Amino acid sequence: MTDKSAEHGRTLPRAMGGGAARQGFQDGFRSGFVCFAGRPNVGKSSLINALVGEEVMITSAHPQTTRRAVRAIMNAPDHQIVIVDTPGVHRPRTALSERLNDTAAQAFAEVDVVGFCVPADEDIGPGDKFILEQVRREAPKARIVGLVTKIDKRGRGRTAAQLLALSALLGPEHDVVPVSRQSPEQLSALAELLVSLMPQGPPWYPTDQVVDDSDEARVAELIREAALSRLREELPHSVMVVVEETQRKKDLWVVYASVYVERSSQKAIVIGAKGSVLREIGTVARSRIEAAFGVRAHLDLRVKIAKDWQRDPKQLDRFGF
Ligand SMILES: Nc1nc2c(ncn2[C@@H]2O[C@H](COP(=O)(O)OP(=O)(O)OP(=O)(O)O)[C@@H](O)[C@H]2O)c(=O)[nH]1
Repeated sequence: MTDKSAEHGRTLPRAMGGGAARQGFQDGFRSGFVCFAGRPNVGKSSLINALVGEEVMITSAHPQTTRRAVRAIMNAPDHQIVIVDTPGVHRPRTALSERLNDTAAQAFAEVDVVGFCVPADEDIGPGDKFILEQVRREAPKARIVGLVTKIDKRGRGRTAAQLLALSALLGPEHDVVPVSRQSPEQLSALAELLVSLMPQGPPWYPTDQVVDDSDEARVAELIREAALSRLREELPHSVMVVVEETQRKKDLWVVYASVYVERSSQKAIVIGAKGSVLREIGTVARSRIEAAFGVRAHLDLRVKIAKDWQRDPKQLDRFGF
């Protein structure tokens, strides 16, 4: 999927032919990599979607749903910022959590800036400090910027107190900014700050690309997002979606996908009485796929069992982790 660049010591996107296309850009162009770090559910994926202006990442009210290091790309005439969404730091309880931690560590190693996120509506605690130490260890060269997220959930006084607390945690040399995905002004202030911290250099990706992921992987994530919005408690973590095949029929895109769960009791829940839950998941997923790709879509969803897949290295290999 990627080429190694000895020149930059960085994993180059395949789309750029290993960097050969990084030529012919004007002086002063800035480009680089950003990662957002923080506890589960602080709003990292939502922030990326808001910055890029497209639903490139799935989001969910369930914590720890991000499983892939997807790169979202912000393009402008004078800059390109590649934002790497990471699975976050998991307690390594299963083979899956260990692999997700490896994915996050690889992503941190190559970024120029880390946006360290804490939500406005929760006190800073040991969990945040643990993640900050990890960021400092795994991204020693990156500049750390503090972000207080979801500030629409709290009043000004509380936001100001959280900004001060975050600044005290990071140290006075670090910028600290408030953001809400609902505030275009704050999002553009954050984007401006990120651009100012990017190194000068040509873009890493074609400047019309917004995400570095295959269509099949994005579709699988949109189906998983639809399933997460309908399922509760532990079940979301057991769900894995694989797109088996897609066919174009004139203006219709037919998608055959498997929804994997770990046990037969879970299969019954995902299907629901007379297939009602699976039908709902399919309806939501179809509308999201149609909105994301601008096509008409037909979904053929099958629920299958991959027994205890989160703990099984062979199945994790098969699912591409
Ligand atoms: N009110 C408010 N809610 C937000 C905001 N950003 C995110 N949320 C909500 O917070 C929840 C978590 O958002 P995500 O973007 O999935 O968080 P994440 O940090 O990527 O979560 P992980 O999957 O654990 O990595 C979702 O229910 C979002 O709708 C915001 O700016 N304001």
